[in-house]
Amino acid sequence: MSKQNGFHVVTPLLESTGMSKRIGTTVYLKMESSQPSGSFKIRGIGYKCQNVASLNKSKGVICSSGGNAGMATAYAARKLKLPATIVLPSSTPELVAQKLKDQGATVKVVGKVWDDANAEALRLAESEDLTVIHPFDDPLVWKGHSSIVHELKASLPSKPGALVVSIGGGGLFCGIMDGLDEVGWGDVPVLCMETMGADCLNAALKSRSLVTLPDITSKATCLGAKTACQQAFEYSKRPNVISEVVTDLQALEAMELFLDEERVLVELACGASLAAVYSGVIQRLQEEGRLPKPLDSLVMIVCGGGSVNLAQLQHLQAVIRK
Ligand SMILES: COC[C@H](NCc1c(COP(=O)(O)O)cnc(C)c1O)C(=O)O
Repeated sequence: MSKQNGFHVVTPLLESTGMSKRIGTTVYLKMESSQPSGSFKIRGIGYKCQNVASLNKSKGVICSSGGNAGMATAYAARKLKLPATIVLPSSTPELVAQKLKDQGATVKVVGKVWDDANAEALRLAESEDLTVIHPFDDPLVWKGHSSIVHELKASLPSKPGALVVSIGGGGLFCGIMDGLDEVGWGDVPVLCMETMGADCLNAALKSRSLVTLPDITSKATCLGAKTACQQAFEYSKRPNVISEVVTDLQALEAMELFLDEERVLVELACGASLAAVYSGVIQRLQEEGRLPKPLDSLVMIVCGGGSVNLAQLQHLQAVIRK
């Protein structure tokens, strides 16, 4: 991978026969699960880390993460020969800590949810003079993520009918919206998917102001930011943006169907987006007249996630179905 292109790879854009059949139009899968760190995060986090390294003043980077931003930070820092510290909440599956250590990162587990880990990361950044890599609220992170849309523009035969994205703190969403504006697709409907109990953007839209959730009760802990970033809230007010929430069970069922039909294991956070098709959200929005029927096409951002393996899937099946 040449340096100026960052640490991410140009990911496959596959057609899903199963999903296309379900909604009566071509569904394209943008396979960010194929990225070297396991998720789309390496695009924006890698770009941010390269920027930090180019300033040549950093003693090291520190990232608070539900898991995937941390894995992207650890991967990029190793490539840049920068010391990396990742602060995880205790809700992050244990397999993540080992993956981070395998990348040479220092790992600290602090607090119950991402917000607690973030408070500790900010404190450590101050005391140890480290450069903060924010997992979702940074224009450089959004710029890196926007490369997804530029790749779609180069690959798709025409403008997509709609696009589906998962929401944690809203960084992926901001990158997608920046990219759509840049390529002249600013009117494309964008469906923002969250799980119940990690639905900070949907809650903000309902109360017409940013809100902080009382807790994160979804098992999709990689979507577990209690407050969406301001820019995501601003973008979510656009008429072409739709916000929907699914249950953990719907996200799990989507993970299972995707594994069966597309042979790829993704996180519950990604299942939230896949559920837009598998749980009939797209079809309901079409019946309500909020999405055209038929859609010209649908692009599913398969955000991926490295915090999952067979054992973690079996754990989720047990706890969500108990
Ligand atoms: C608390 O966690 C935020 C962030 N995960 C965010 C995330 C998202 C949502 O991205 P965002 O909206 O936060 O930019 C989607 N899909 C996957 C697989 C993710 O890991 C993290 O890893 O620190």
